[in-house]
Amino acid sequence: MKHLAALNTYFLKYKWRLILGLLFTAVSIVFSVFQPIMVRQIFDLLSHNLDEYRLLSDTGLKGAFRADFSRILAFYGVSILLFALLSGFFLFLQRQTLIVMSRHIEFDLKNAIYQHYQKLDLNFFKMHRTGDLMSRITEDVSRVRMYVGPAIMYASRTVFLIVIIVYLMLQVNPLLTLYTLSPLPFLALTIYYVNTIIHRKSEKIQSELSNITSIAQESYSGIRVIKSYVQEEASTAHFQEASETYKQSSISLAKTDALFQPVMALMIGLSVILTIFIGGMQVIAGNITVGNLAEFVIYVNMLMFPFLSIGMVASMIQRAAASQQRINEFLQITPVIADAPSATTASLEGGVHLDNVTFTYPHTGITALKEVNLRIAPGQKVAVIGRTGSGKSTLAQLLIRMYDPQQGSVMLDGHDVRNLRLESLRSQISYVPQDVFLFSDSIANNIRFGGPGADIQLVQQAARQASVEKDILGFNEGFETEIGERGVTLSGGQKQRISIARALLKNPDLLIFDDCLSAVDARTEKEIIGNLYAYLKNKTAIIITHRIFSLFEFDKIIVLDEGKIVEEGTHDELLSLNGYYSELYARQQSNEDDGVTE
Ligand SMILES: Nc1ncnc2c1ncn2[C@@H]1O[C@H](COP(=O)(O)OP(=O)(O)OP(=O)(O)O)[C@@H](O)[C@H]1O
Repeated sequence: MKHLAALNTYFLKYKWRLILGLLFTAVSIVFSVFQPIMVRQIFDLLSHNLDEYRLLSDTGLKGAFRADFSRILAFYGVSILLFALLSGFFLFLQRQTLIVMSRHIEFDLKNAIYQHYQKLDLNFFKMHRTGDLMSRITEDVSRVRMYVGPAIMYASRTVFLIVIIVYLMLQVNPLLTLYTLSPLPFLALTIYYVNTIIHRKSEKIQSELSNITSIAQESYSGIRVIKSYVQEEASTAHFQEASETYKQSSISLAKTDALFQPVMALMIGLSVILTIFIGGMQVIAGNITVGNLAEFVIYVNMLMFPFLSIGMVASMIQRAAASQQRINEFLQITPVIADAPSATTASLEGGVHLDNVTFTYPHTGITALKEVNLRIAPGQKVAVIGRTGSGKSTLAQLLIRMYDPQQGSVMLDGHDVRNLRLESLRSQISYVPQDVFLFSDSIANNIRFGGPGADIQLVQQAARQASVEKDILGFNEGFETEIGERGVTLSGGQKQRISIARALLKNPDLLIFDDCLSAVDARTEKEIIGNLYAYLKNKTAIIITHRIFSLFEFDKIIVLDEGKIVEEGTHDELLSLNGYYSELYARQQSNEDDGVTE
């Protein structure tokens, strides 16, 4: 329960809706209890006057009596209808305030979680599965909404109704009240118990359903592999197996569900029978009137739903507390990579200095960089080469401060990156990641991500510089072509070049290209390098690569091996070292002579 306290700020924010909602609930209930009171009056009127009526011998008097009585009945009928309408109207207002409030809180909570996700660092995303992040922002928020909306609504109705009705019942006959109410707590407990079983089964079904969904999703995305390995049957069998489990669980839930209604009807029936039996005895003993008995039967019926809802509300609150606990767990995580209180903004020119940097990935313990020292002057072009896993991408990650090194410091133009505001730092660096990511949007908007609001000429220019313009114009809708699930399928090389165009559009003084030409053919590669040469004229560029770009004159090439800089110098200097670089160069040259490109 203590986890739900986090929601109090929202109740405070929407206090007027909450107060009004509770007020409407009370008014609606007050109007609803007039009905049994009036029914009692009619019954009493009837039973008191029936004997007198029978004794009347004069037909004229009898007729006048009947006419009077009809008028009274009509008055009661209209009054009951009026009170029912008023009660219904306030019930409508109650839902309009409390349920609407819950939708507002749901909206705020979802946005708060999403905003928090945006602030968290990469390490957090590495440690939590996407499905987990998704379920906290969707399913968990929905369960919490059941507490801030329906649970509060039902609970307040229950409390008001029970207080008012029990008070009215006690006024009539305390003993009958006791007997009538005695089965109701059992009813609440049974509902709570059955609800818990239903909930457990529904949870199981939910996770089986998401399993089926991910099996189907994976088989759609991997359809080419499935077909080429002739695994259609195996894939179908796998799906069928998951569907069978889901079917069995659903049948089991249907059985429990089927039991729910009859058990409820039985409990309600028992209460009514008990009321009529004990109430009838009390009428005979002269303790209560026939009207009181009719009034009690209506009270019992009116109390049924509130008692039922005790069980429902209890399990709703329990589920909401568990969900809010999961949400709080994430909301309480503070990002390790965040602006220091003293962080400043600075205009960067592209000077880079790594001073004795050692970095170990926190969740795996892999030391990816060891005592790295590196100086790059503004405007220099530097290549970073090395075997796979040698730490090249990690170097890039530290420059844009996705992680902080455990030892040493990363400095840009003399500023330690930890002292710069993240927004200031990242907005002045273009980083083209190794694993390209494009949004399900138009090509133009994907490029524009590097410069929101840029006009189409600038977008086209960036595409031209990244040698992808011709490809884009080849699509029917050109730059407005949609990409993603329902759009065109781009080749790996096209995706890489669009991602380069995005980085070029940003137009900063420091650019980092992380192995982003790996899927591009040799001719296009030459073209892009030619364009980049002109584009990067006064900019600092760090190009991480597996291949040696002989066309590009680098000011410095560094070779990383197992997280250490093992070679550093110009192309000619490195060739004369006869180390990894010259070996790679020789291998590449002979491949090119054989017509093979790596
Ligand atoms: N996010 C991560 N979490 C944990 N370990 C990582 C992570 N990224 C990389 N590593 C590890 O750090 C080491 C260096 O990886 P890095 O990606 O920097 O190498 P790389 O030289 O860029 O490799 P490649 O050329 O294959 O891209 C590797 O051992 C890798 O397994």
